[in-house]
Amino acid sequence: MNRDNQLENVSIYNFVKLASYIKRIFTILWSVHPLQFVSIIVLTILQGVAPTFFILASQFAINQLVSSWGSGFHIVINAMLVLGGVMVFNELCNILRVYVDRIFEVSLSYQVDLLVMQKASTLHLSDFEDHEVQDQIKRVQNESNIRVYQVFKQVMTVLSGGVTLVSSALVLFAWHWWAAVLILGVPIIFFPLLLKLGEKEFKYLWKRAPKTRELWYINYIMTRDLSFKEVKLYQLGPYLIDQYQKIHRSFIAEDKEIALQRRNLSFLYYGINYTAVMIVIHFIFKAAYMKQLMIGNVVGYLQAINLTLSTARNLTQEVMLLFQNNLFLEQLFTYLDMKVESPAELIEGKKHLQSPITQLELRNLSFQYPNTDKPVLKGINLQLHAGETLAIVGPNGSGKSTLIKILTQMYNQFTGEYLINRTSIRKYDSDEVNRRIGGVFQDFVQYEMPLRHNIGFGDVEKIDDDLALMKAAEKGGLSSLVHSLPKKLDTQLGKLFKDGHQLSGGQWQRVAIARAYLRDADICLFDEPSSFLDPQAEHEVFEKFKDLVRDRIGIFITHRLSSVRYADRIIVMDQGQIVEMGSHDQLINLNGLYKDMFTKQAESYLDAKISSA
Ligand SMILES: Nc1ncnc2c1ncn2[C@@H]1O[C@H](COP(=O)(O)OP(=O)(O)OP(=O)(O)O)[C@@H](O)[C@H]1O
Repeated sequence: MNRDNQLENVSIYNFVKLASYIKRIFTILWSVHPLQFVSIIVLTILQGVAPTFFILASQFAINQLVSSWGSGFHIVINAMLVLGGVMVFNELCNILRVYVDRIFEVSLSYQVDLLVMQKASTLHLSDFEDHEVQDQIKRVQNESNIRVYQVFKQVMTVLSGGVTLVSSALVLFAWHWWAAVLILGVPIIFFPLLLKLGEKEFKYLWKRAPKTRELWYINYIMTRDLSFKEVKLYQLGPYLIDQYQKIHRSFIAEDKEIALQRRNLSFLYYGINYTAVMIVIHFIFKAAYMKQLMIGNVVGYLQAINLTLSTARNLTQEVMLLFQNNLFLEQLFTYLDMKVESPAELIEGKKHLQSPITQLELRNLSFQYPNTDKPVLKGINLQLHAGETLAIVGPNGSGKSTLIKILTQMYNQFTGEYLINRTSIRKYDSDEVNRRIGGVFQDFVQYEMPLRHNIGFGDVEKIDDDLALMKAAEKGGLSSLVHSLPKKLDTQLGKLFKDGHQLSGGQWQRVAIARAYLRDADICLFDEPSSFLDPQAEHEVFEKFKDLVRDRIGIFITHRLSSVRYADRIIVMDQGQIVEMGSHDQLINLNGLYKDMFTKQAESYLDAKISSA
């Protein structure tokens, strides 16, 4: 559903949904801290009733004080004790509540983050590449821990406010029922109107979200080191700031409209409310004047009126915010409940991969990305055996990386067959197969973590095995770099964290290659492993690659046709198909696409050499 349709259907005041979400939050808390959970509910109720206790205690104390005139001061002592007791009780509740609150804030944020990450780990690449899922993940990620805790706090505030409101109204009710009705009636009547205005405000904010994201993005590119160089070089600063201001200005009219409506509604609400209050106060004073009310009761009723008014005002605000958060909770729980198409649904049975992968075959394999209308791979047939190295070449967009994604099971909605050791891959446990595959993706990750982790993620079981890590580093051509680093394997890489050591693009790529080498994989897949490397480093990497895959299956994609000499076989892809296959010499003799590409690269290289001579 797109955002605008969603907006049409958004009613932030959906009680049933809100109740079910609150129940889920409570269930999370109950499962983690049952004792604290019960105590926070009890403390919240006590806190709610405490202000009314205080009113009753001060009413009692003042009346005792008045009666003590002429009867002795000892009468007042009792009253003071009661008043002091209530104050201490109130403070105790406060201190305990803050303590339990803190525990909940930390543990609720942690639990929600955990759920979001656990869910993310079950998603497929196709989910991640779906922009709606991406949007959803981003929104949930940005706010999950804050909002869920906010909701919890709001529920508690509403609970304690509700108790305060009822108990303070009861004080008035005990005097005259109509006084309580008058004082409570106005907020109750205005409540839906205030909520309606809140909904309007919220819908403006919701509609604004894409523009707000643009604002964020402009801010982001102007303040990030990665984009800073271009912003400076092309002098984009003034233009981007102007765009930022334009977007901001468009919000002002809406903000003014809401502010005006809020002002008018407030005039009406407080006008009627204070008229009702003055009527009640008039009757209180009149009763006191006629000596029908003790002075303590007068003070008590005035306090009760004040408490009722302020609590009603706060409650309206809190309930509004609570309902606004409803939509966020909907996003969070929709994300957590999102049905992930499990590979298990495509798996015909779980077979254990007993022996190493020695044979890989694709039979008439075709594939189309979800939500697209054209196949990207068409009728791919390929057979590879251990000890063989394959190079995949072809123009941009011909499907090379997609083929790697299929081989690594990032997508499994293909037609045709993908066989491992002559058995359909769908018959195996996909994790078991992936454990036997290692590789470097085109967009490999630069983990802002120590070098140990950057290499160790190739096989986390070896993360503390310095010998294995150093061996992988050596194969990736990193030995001298590791020795030059201040803390060797434990040197922090990147620049996000303290003492981070930034590497060059080529060095990062070697780290990714070392990571792949750490895994004792049967299939080694490299998607453009040399894009950042200088010619000497490229030569070293390929020599080592050749050595590594001597008795395994090695596949690499390359645009530098000079590197295909490291492969036993080359496939040429064009528009999702294998259009040529063979050795370098065979392909040159074919006089087709490969020869064309090779000649162009060789010519441009020669041209460059001649012109520099
Ligand atoms: N996630 C995706 N969703 C939809 N289409 C995609 C996706 N990824 C790639 N494509 C499309 O699939 C086609 C093949 O892309 P692929 O990345 O496999 O090409 P490639 O041969 O690796 O290109 P390059 O040499 O530029 O890396 C392209 O037309 C591309 O637009």
